[in-house]
Amino acid sequence: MIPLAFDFTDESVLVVGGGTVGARKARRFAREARVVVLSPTFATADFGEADRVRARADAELLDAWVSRLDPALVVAATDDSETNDAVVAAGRSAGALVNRADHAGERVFDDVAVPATVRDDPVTVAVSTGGSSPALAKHLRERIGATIDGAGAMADLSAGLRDDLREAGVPPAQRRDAVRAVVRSEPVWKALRSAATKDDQAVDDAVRGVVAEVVDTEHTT
Ligand SMILES: C[C@@]1(CC(=O)O)c2cc3[nH]c(cc4nc(cc5[nH]c(cc(n2)[C@H]1CCC(=O)O)[C@@](C)(CC(=O)O)[C@@H]5CCC(=O)O)C(CC(=O)O)=C4CCC(=O)O)c(CCC(=O)O)c3CC(=O)O
Ligand SMILES: NC(=O)C1=CN([C@@H]2O[C@H](COP(=O)(O)OP(=O)(O)OC[C@H]3O[C@@H](n4cnc5c(N)ncnc54)[C@H](O)[C@@H]3O)[C@@H](O)[C@H]2O)C=CC1
Repeated sequence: MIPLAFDFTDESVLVVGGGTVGARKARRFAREARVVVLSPTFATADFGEADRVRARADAELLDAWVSRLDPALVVAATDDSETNDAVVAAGRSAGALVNRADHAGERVFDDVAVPATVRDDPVTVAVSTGGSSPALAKHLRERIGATIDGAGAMADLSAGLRDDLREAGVPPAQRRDAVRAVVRSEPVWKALRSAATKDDQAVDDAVRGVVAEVVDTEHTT
């Protein structure tokens, strides 16, 4: 398995099965995509912004929804293996990615597995066990979540720094060294974690200190 980051903006996702697993997948993808969940019953669970359509899926209904939505991804999350087979077939024939919730191992979850994900926007960390132990993926996600505090702010800060150094005419090798030094700097992480606002002076000072050690003074004055 090789993880990729997929931008679901302006895409749609069809989830079939409205149990707790269908709800979890729907919630996940509805952060970005238009999501439709097809199911005769729905669990008392959070489906995010997904649209729920009360219907029992069969091959004909699946083809109709797949051609209506043109989904980037189809998720088979019912408790009925034959229905999940039909969902996979409908997704495949439309050229969509397919995720199957009731199989794992030996690559039988079909095209994609959904990893456990922790976010501090714009940073996301995803954990997959190649389908072998979803419970472990979840546990590692919880452990990692506690350690990435400040990563989103660090991503924004280093993106801004990269632009500033480029504008100041700093040569590429020095830019790279400076950005690498900043993301590794404990004083910068510490300042970011205790910063009250985005433009915190202590963060700025810590960054300047690190950059000054790497970049020629002609560019930093
Ligand atoms: C292959 C995959 C396909 C897919 O769904 O994409 C898949 C398949 C299966 N999951 C099963 C069980 C459980 N799944 C979870 C939880 C999660 N499962 C997720 C992903 C995946 N699950 C994909 C592989 C990811 C990887 O590579 O590691 C997570 C990470 C992401 C998400 O779903 O959002 C989410 C954690 C979210 C979080 O971070 O909280 C728990 C834990 C719990 O409930 O507490 C259990 C019970 C414990 C256990 O069994 O491990 C079963 C057996 C069903 C049965 O026995 O009936 C199958 C089918 C099989 O194994 O055959
Ligand atoms: N991938 C994962 O993370 C996990 C996967 N599973 C697997 O996923 C399956 C679903 O799990 P749960 O949501 O807990 O089950 P569940 O039994 O709570 O929900 C199944 C849903 O599928 C719907 N359904 C049944 N036939 C349908 C049809 N023809 N068309 C549309 N919807 C239909 C039901 O109405 C129900 O809403 C389980 O069978 C299990 O094998 C279970 C736990 C975690």
